[in-house]
Amino acid sequence: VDPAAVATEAATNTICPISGKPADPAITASYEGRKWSFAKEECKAKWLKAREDSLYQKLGGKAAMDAAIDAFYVKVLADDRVKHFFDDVSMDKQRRKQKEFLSAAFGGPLPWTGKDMRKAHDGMGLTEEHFNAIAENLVNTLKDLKISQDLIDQVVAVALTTKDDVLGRPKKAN
Ligand code: HEM
Repeated sequence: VDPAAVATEAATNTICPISGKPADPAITASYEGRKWSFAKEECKAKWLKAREDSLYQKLGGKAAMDAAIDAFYVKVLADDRVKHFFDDVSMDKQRRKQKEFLSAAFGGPLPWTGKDMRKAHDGMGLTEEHFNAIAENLVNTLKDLKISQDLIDQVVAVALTTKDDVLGRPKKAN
């Protein structure tokens, strides 16, 4: 993603995130404290529709993601099956990265700019049991937060798309 197509907290984007053309500073939408600019009204409408349809927004957007991932790592760090993986990890950074990754994966407006999931978990010796433990903690977090089973199923479906990469399994041929 071209950084010029991403609104920051300080400034609006100069490239339209829908068309890739120069953004018109008169065609804007505010979303979670950032001002987004678009090339055309129809781009803005498309972008807003994508926000509305996103799992990210259905879960409650940034505030809900922040709360959920904080609660998720409380569970992970209390779980003997997986907590040792985080012994030498800066949890402030990890929480921030996971918020960014999952927000993007659920259709939030900001792109993920960190490592791909294969590289990020390379050499850790992760197994299916570890993956399932992490997924279970995520599901239980969402249950605690009274998220509907329908949305939890959608979250699990997204999490499963990362499984082969996280576990370092051979890439599937297309
Ligand atoms: C749904 C599955 C998972 C997702 C979406 C996920 C996501 C992420 C992300 C976004 C990062 C940061 C990558 C970066 O630095 O750019 C990361 C790192 C990491 N993940 Fe995962 N992860 C998953 C499963 C697991 C599992 C199963 C474990 C272990 C039980 C695990 C342990 C770790 C550790 C230890 C790091 C590295 C922290 C560091 O050294 O900085 N992850 N993960």
